[in-house]
Amino acid sequence: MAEMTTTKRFSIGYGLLMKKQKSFIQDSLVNLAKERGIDLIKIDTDKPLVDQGPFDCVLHKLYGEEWRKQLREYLVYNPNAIVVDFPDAIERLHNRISMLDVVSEIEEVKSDEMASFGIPKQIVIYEPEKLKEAKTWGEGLKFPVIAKPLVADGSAKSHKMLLIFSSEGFDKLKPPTVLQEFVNHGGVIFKVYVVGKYVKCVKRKSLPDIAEEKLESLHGSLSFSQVSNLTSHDRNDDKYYKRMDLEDAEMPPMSLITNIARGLRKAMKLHLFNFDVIRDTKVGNRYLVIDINYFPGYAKMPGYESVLTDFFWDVLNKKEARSFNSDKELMKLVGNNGAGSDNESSA
Ligand SMILES: Nc1ncnc2c1ncn2[C@@H]1O[C@H](COP(=O)(O)OP(=O)(O)OP(=O)(O)O)[C@@H](O)[C@H]1O
Ligand SMILES: O=P(O)(O)O[C@H]1[C@H](OP(=O)(O)O)[C@@H](OP(=O)(O)O)[C@@H](O)[C@@H](O)[C@@H]1OP(=O)(O)O
Ligand SMILES: [Mg+2]
Ligand SMILES: [Mg+2]
Repeated sequence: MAEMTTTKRFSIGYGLLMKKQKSFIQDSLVNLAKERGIDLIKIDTDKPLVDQGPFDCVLHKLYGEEWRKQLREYLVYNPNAIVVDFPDAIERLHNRISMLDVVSEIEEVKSDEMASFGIPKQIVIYEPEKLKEAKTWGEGLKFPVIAKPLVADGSAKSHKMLLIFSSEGFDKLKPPTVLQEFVNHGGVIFKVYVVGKYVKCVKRKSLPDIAEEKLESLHGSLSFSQVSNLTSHDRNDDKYYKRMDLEDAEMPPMSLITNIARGLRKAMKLHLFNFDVIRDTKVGNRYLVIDINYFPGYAKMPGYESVLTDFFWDVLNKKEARSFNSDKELMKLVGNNGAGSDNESSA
């Protein structure tokens, strides 16, 4: 009798908002994954998750207590399923203070590049009225500053920023707000996409530098939103940018970028995120992390299909993140806030 070769197929259930589904779940990704034995299946969020699947892995960018409950229940009945990523771990990115706090937990690895990294000075404001009275505000924070909503939950509101040049600009603040020092960075931002152990750094246009001489004539505030995410059409109207060539901008040292990426991944216990980095023009070799996003727009990454499919394969074959669903992690998801262990193999 001829021997039958049965290769095990895997299934990944995805729970994503419509906008994300449209950009991320492209035929090219679905087909490539299928060829590698992985079926991507949409989760119907109107039905209980436990009644669907079974999935070997649940991939999601959904929030809220109801969804957490669904995941919890799913894991009780499917203890071997893998959740990418745990809601408790993602949560830290929903607050622009806890989001960047993690950067200080990364060990600085000495390299030949002599580059350093950190975050811009920032404070959180709950009562803007007090800012005006205060003789000194923000302990050494200098104008201009960027006001960012404290909450970063993916809503349009959470992306609304205010560039503030003088104290008159405080009138428009909608607390709670983070005031972050604006750092001149040559109008270029580096977006670093992380997919498990994979790291990709790309350049994007950013806000132009503000000359110190010019600052004296600038008052009040200027609002903007998702500058580095604008389409080329939006960019052409030169609302935010000077003419500048992105191609000419020097990339940061890759050793530094991969070190930050690996450090963030371990400290946050997240596998899918990107972070924005700028180079402080004044210092030259100092890099500042200004934003971290969970499950960003990967489809904009060249060859995202194979990068993501490789990642799925590693996760499903337990080559990635052995700590997934360890007892401690499971306890955490179920709501017992014990610290999780990190026994993931090193990259
Ligand atoms: N400290 C800073 N100094 C200079 N420019 C900054 C600073 N912080 C933010 N920017 C500029 O403002 C833009 C938006 O800021 P940020 O990335 O924090 O917002 P976001 O809404 O979370 O963005 P994303 O769409 O990446 O989630 C950045 O891409 C960058 O161009
Ligand atoms: O698709 P989503 O709604 O998740 O939008 C994300 C967007 O991806 P998109 O390109 O698919 O719009 C991301 O763009 P890049 O950093 O990769 O350029 C980034 O702006 C995230 O902050 C957004 O996540 P949010 O913070 O709003 O949840
Ligand atoms: Mg950003
Ligand atoms: Mg962001």
